[in-house]
Amino acid sequence: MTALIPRPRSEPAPGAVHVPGWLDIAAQRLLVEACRAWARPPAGMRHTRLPGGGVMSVQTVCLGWHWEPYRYVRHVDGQAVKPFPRWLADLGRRAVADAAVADAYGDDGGYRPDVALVNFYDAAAKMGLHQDRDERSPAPVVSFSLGDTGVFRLGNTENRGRPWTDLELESGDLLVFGGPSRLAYHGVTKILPGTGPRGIGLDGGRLNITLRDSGLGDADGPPPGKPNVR
Ligand SMILES: O=C(O)CCC(=O)C(=O)O
Ligand SMILES: [Fe+2]
Repeated sequence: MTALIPRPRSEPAPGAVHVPGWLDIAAQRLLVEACRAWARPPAGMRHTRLPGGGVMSVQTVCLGWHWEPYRYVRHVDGQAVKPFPRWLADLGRRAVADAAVADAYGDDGGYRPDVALVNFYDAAAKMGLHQDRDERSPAPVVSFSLGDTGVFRLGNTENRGRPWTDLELESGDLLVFGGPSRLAYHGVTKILPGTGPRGIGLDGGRLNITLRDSGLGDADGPPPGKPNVR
């Protein structure tokens, strides 16, 4: 929704920067269109099955590397993962530069994301608190939100308990978490249905795109990581 009162940029924790409305409506529309194409089979959008038997309520499609809990692999259901486009890496680099988290973690100009997780949340979907820790690089995670507002819980790096900060991530918002917040627990506690803007091509629900640097280079895939329950 268009804010009557502009929401200020904030740093909810050291190394975590929230820039409201970073993507304009035209950029949001292009991203929604791209997500729609990525969602199609083969290697399209699906509910991720967890090793414990659970199924995530969000639906996910990955680019570059497929996140198969809890490791990155090149194939999903026997199909090659869709490529991670160069323009998305460029957008990620601009995001990191604009968020100016550079001082918190190092050299922003060198941000080279090679993985994206694209999540779709319907009105009932959530994501439990977890760390993004299957990457081998300490580079920041860049997150773009589209459609309905999601309540994003940014916790601490120690455990799933307090302290945490709840942020409303609206359509077009950028969140970068790097440096001391790179391994912060985080999740999405609820979606606020009907809050997304018109004109971006998404009738309901929320899309979130996170960019990461796997740190894997051209490797074929690492051994399974330690379970990290979502
Ligand atoms: O939807 C979000 O804002 C967060 C997504 C997330 O944490 C993830 O994909 O690991
Ligand atoms: Fe995450």
